[in-house]
Amino acid sequence: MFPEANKGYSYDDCKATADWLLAQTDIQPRVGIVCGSGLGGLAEMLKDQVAFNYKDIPNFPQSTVHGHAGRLVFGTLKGRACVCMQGRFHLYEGYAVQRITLPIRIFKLLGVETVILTNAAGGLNEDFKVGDIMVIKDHINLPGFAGNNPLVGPNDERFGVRFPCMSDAYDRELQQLGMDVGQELGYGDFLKEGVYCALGGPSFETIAECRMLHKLGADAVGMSTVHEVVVARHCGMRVFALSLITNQVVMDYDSEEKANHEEVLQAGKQRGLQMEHLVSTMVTRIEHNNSYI
Ligand SMILES: O=P(O)(O)O[C@@H]1C[C@H](O)[C@@H](CO)O1
Ligand code: HPA
Repeated sequence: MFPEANKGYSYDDCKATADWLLAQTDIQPRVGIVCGSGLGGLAEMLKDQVAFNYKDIPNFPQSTVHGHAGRLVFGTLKGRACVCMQGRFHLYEGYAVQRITLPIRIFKLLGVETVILTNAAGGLNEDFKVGDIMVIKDHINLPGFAGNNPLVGPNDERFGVRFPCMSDAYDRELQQLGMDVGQELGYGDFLKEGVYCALGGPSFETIAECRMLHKLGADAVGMSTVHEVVVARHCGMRVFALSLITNQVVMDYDSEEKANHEEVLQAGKQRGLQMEHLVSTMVTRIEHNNSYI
């Protein structure tokens, strides 16, 4: 009935990978981090690192995009046990959506309770500038509208229910914590909140598409994150996510601007340290048992 869905990514496959990883490290992560394009520097902040190249991990896909190193790094961030994906997978790399999100289920089986995701995104909100950091409060899953949802296929109740709720996808307390920490760090001038819309990519959006997404209520557009969030919420992990606004999308036919991946990576270099500082400070404030300090 669902010929491809879940093929090779069953509960037992995920468990085998998680057990393989746990057998090689003493670190039992409670926080899992996924780094967006050009934002993988965060993984370098981890102390007592045990790192695996994706090519060496059973069942793992390979990173194919510049700016995604392709390493899974275990370590501690200011004393807190974490696991960090230095590079994620995208639909446009040709992977099935279930495969893109496999690491999120592995996070769950490693014992992760909170997932923090970052991404690079184009700004649709006219009040946003390049270099703004947006705390994601909600998303629009456009590939999901067309049936490309990672939960398509047989549902394994060991992960979660058949019809998970998504109206609370982004943990409200973590959003508030993110805004508070950002203010404390002096980021108030470039800290925003908003709705992220994911498309399949890899082509950047046309002017008409950007205008449409803006009218639909999206503040930023990208090519990732929402699939990971759906899977993380399905299996009961809390989610916090940040977009770095790396470019302002083109909404005007007179504009000479052209979106490109180099400017995305360049913006990551310019704001990367502050993103890392925000995430690492958040990690120190998140307690293990679904509470905060
Ligand atoms: O992994 P993220 O969502 O940060 O990557 C964004 C979207 C595309 O992969 C790429 C476009 O420059 O950056
Ligand atoms: O403008 C964009 N569109 C889609 N994805 C992106 N990732 C960075 N910038 C963009």
